[in-house]
Amino acid sequence: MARTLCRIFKGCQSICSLPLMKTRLHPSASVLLRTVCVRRMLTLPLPFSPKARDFSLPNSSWGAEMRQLYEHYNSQCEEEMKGEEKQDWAWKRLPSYNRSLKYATGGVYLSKIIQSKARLFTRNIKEPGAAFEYVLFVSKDEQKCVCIFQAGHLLEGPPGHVHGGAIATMIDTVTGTHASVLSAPVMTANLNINYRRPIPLGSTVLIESSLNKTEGRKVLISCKVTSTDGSKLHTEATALFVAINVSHLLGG
Ligand SMILES: CCCCC/C=C\C/C=C\C/C=C\C/C=C\CCCC(=O)SCCNC(=O)CCNC(=O)[C@H](O)C(C)(C)COP(=O)(O)OP(=O)(O)OC[C@H]1O[C@@H](n2cnc3c(N)ncnc32)[C@H](O)[C@@H]1OP(=O)(O)O
Repeated sequence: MARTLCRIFKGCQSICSLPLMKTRLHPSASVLLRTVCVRRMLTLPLPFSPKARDFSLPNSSWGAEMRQLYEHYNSQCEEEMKGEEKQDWAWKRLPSYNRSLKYATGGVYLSKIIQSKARLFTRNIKEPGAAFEYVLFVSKDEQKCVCIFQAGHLLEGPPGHVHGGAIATMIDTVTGTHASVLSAPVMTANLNINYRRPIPLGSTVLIESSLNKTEGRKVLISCKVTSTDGSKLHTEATALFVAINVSHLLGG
């Protein structure tokens, strides 16, 4: 089973990479190739809608603090090409979907056959603002990642405050995404958290992730959760991620 899935994954990758091929072909060969590709694609289940919801974009539940910080980082993101020159940028916003696998190369098919009902834990509550509202930005040199996080009322732990597991989830999400950007797909091997001050429900906090070092497949990251002005330290963490390949997830 795992081997078959790996073959399908590679097949999907080859289909997806075809439009990127730089080789020039004779027009008749090109038509033949397209026909073969379309036939191969038609044997696959219908693809998902290309118009996926990007959960990291502002919505009506975002408070003033969340919006202001979003504008602050977003204004430093890559700008449109102006004339021939690309404008300088300091941060890049990372889009966020409720089934990341779908948007990896070849993932549309894989996401149908592997747990098709699965959804990303932090993006599966329909009501905007009820649980995890967040957006991630990664720095130009990728040494840092920052997340603006607004904690909704469904994340209660101690009365009026955010559950420690929800905080751990967000730390894992931010540091894990950061490690993936730096390396390849990764899995969390170790997560070490110190909770210093409780986070009030409904508040907005900053989660900052910094690369400590990489060692072969290992990526070591440190992280802190603070109030938006940086004056209050809520949580500190360190994490170890190990780069994996798809066969690891398929039990190979
Ligand atoms: C592949 C396609 C995926 C496509 C995905 C597409 C897009 C993704 C994009 C965005 C994703 C969106 C959001 C991300 C959000 C959150 C991220 C969440 C991540 C998780 O929520 S993930 C779930 C919890 N996570 C697990 O479920 C892991 C269970 N576990 C394992 O799967 C294995 O355990 C593994 C893989 C960790 C390692 O296994 P392995 O066999 O590959 O490697 P090995 O054991 O040899 O370790 C290699 C070196 O790491 C050292 N090492 C290992 N573990 C250590 C530890 N605990 N402490 C200290 N050192 C450790 C060894 O000592 C050795 O070190 P050395 O090389 O120096 O000897």
